[in-house]
Amino acid sequence: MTIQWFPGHMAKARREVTEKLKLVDIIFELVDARIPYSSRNPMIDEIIQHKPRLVLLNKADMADREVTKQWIAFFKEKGIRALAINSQAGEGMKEIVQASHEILKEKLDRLRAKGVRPRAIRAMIVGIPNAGKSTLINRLAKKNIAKTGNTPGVTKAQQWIKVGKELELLDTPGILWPKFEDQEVGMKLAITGAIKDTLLNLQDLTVYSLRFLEKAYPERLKERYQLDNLPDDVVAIFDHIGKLRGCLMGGGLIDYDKVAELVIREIRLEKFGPLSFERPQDMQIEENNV
Ligand SMILES: Nc1nc2c(ncn2[C@@H]2O[C@H](COP(=O)(O)OP(=O)(O)OP(=O)(O)O)[C@@H](O)[C@H]2O)c(=O)[nH]1
Repeated sequence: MTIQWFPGHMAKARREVTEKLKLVDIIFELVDARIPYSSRNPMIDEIIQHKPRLVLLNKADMADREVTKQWIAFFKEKGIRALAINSQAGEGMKEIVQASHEILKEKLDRLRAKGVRPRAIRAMIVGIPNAGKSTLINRLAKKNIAKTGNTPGVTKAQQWIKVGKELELLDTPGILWPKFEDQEVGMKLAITGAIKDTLLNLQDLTVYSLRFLEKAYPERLKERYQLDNLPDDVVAIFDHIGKLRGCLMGGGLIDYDKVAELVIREIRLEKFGPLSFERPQDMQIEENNV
């Protein structure tokens, strides 16, 4: 889905999430495990206020396992529970239900102490486009989509998906915008497919990606393109890949657009293995935005 994020559109998205907040006990904040900082909405704390939340690091199968562990520890330090999941394969689904109960334990215990038999926990998913919201909903839903009538306070009828006996999930996720003002964040969103790369210059994206691989995964880069060492000049890497893979124009000149397409395609096809494009220690994360 391509969304043009105009100010009016952002305000509408925010309003929709705020309205639905009243209906749920917990928010599942879905982010891309490869870019847990860049794939968060910049105003998420302000929007969801003090509503309990579970951060879901989705697409964990495509991310560096060790780095994902560091992110989970990072969130834990901030008092936020985070889980690594793979919605496509359905990994981590039971853990979501379990963690939700643990996060809401005090509230549920209080209700029990008052003699109220707790109902199923109600949750909604929020995340930026392409985070995997529909995939996760379908995974959790199996065939358990339950229609409930009009819910007071909201104009549209909400449908709840039953996930086992103890969790109900709102069938429509909250779609929020990413932090796209920042150039580097934009690069990471493009390389992971969260925004269309037609919005960026493909050669710039490739320069960014090669520099990133050089720094974070030099051995994988050398191995993939048979490089004995990594030249300082990124153009020399383009030239080398162009010659190696036959990305040439007439007269034997390197076709840089073809090299760019090839590198980006190979990153997306996981030819370099699972990659994490950001680590918690590299991020300058404002305290109040986590
Ligand atoms: N490898 C992998 N791919 C995933 C995972 N979850 C989702 N995807 C893929 O990511 C892409 C986006 O998933 P969607 O479920 O459409 O994302 P969405 O957040 O609903 O997207 P919008 O409708 O744009 O808001 C699809 O190609 C999914 O197959 C995952 O855990 N692992």
